[in-house]
Amino acid sequence: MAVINQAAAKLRAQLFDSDELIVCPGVQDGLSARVCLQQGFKNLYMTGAGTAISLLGMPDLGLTTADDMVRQASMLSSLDRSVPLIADIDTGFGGPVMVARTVERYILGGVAGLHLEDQVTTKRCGHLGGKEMVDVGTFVARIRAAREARERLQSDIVIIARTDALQSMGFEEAVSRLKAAVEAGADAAFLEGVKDREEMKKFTAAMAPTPCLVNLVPGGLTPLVNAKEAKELGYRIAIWPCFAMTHAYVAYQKAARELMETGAVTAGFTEKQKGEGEGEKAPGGVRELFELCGLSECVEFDNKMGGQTFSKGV
Ligand SMILES: C[C@](O)(C(=O)O)[C@H](CC(=O)O)C(=O)O
Repeated sequence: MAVINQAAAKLRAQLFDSDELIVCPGVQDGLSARVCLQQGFKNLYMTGAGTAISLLGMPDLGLTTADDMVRQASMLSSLDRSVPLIADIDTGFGGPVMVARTVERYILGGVAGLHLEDQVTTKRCGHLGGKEMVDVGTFVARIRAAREARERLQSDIVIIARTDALQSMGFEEAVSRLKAAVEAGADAAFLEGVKDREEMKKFTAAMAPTPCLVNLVPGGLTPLVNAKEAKELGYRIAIWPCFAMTHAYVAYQKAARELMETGAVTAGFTEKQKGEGEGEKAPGGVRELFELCGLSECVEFDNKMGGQTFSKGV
């Protein structure tokens, strides 16, 4: 089996040959992914919202292009090919031809799973107001195009259908859209913006036996249940988009404010080994970040290949 397909097969097996909850921390760039891999997560989730923020410095308003998303998803998939990545593919970026093309590019980039939604292409974060939907036929055509791309490349990529219809069209219509998507080839279902535990339970029961995904957005519409509770509510996949990015934002602010106000950066680095608070690790210097990102492995690889790049040390 081609290496790019292994992660997809692994994700598919987790989904259909076990009943474990697939826990996916949201990552949006190399650093966030490296940290989650370091912590031992077995799966990752590429957040489109986080990608818009970190790559473009823009809100989640459908501004990332297919190229932006393909590049980021492929990079994230490449960091550890044994760890499946589920990636946001938004609306698929156009009609069926474009959706199929983008899905193929995700597959070739090594992405293991994706979620494809029914918002209009000028979409927005599912937890914002005023969302507009395409009609169900257009949504089903998107899913069918994704399935066709999967078949063309004989891939195991997991297709997760997402509907944003709950807020404007109600529960029944949202579930019926997801059922139509499953009929058209989706493997799993994602009801965006579900608002309480009762609705969560009702949703997973209504979709059974199709596996369901829950989206746990900080400050969003959905209660932030923990992994154990998500499983008890009947979910099989849980994603936490932007979960650490909100903390990173505060940390950036703090350091930037210090530099702005004092003209210096004093927050403990490793040479000082001073934590910021109880049980908190002092931030390491840039070398620690390079190590996180594979500095030693790069040096070792160069040596092993007979390269001279690091013969004077690094
Ligand atoms: C899941 C989502 O599509 C994402 O991009 O991560 C977003 C999350 C967010 O905006 O924080 C969404 O729910 O629309």
